[in-house]
Amino acid sequence: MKEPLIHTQDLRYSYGNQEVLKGLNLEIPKGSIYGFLGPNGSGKTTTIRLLLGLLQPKKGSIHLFGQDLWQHRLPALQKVGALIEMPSLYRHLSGKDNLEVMRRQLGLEKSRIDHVLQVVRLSQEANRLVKHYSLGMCQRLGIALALLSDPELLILDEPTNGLDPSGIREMRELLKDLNQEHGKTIFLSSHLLSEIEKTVTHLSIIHQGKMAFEGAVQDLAHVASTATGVEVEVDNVFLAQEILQQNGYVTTVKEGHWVTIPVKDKHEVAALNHLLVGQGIAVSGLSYAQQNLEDLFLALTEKTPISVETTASPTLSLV
Ligand SMILES: Nc1ncnc2c1ncn2[C@@H]1O[C@H](COP(=O)(O)OP(=O)(O)OP(=O)(O)O)[C@@H](O)[C@H]1O
Repeated sequence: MKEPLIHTQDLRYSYGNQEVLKGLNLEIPKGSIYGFLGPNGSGKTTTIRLLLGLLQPKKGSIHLFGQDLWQHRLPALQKVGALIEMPSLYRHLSGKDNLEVMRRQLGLEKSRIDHVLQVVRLSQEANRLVKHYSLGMCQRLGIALALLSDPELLILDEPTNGLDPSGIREMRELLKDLNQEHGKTIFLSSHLLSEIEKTVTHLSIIHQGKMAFEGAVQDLAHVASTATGVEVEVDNVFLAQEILQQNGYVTTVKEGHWVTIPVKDKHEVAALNHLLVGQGIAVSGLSYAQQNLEDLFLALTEKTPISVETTASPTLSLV
């Protein structure tokens, strides 16, 4: 794997006696849209503040672009654009003037303003006062401000928070565009899987300061399916159940000729198929039972016991 753009090892942070992060290991691949998910209060904003050098870790390390953040803070952070929750905007100024203030502070070329307005699709609204902007437009202006210096990496804290469904859709399209057309690696946090599952390529789930899952989106989908087991269509349900139960499997008859069996991994699927066929049962259908990703997310973050084991990658630990 290429050097990740963000790499943390055993990252820990406490506010007083309250330990909020308990050893986070994050790897954000270059070119990804990486979703950092967790319920309210799980430590997402604290992690983002640490990644931006706004807080200093009590223990562990943070590498940005392959370099230790605290030893190379300035050069590392020059390649990062960030938006933490609500952007700080001058509401009595237009969107364009807000960008102009920042452009002068950073000493950038004037042409950057029209460019970023176009990227976030605010060119038409550039001269309107920000106090007349919708929440979605304010968020997009916040991203435009983060993009002014043309950073390689964008770190966004809950960019869809409070947006209505059309605002969420616009944000989703903007993030994909920034990633695919403009080459930005994006790290974004959210407490709602449903808001970002269609956008991200990778994700991790943080729960009580620890990582509950890290991997590609399809890995979570795979975990979601193996979490509930396989459904097998057989010619003789009663005999199939008897054979499976005698061999230690827990079975449920779903409907018609389908039996559901919890499984650990794909090897177990092959083994139970072999077992049934070997005992003369005709297996005419076999598929993973679908669990919705949102249910799995809740199971991972609400301590609902589901027993899943995966192979080496992705990382999944159920608490
Ligand atoms: N400045 C602070 N002083 C003391 N405790 C804090 C401070 N900031 C956050 N916390 C506590 O640390 C924990 C994690 O907070 P954090 O804001 O990082 O979580 P979060 O996942 O971003 O939550 P949310 O989705 O609600 O923004 C919470 O229990 C919170 O109350």
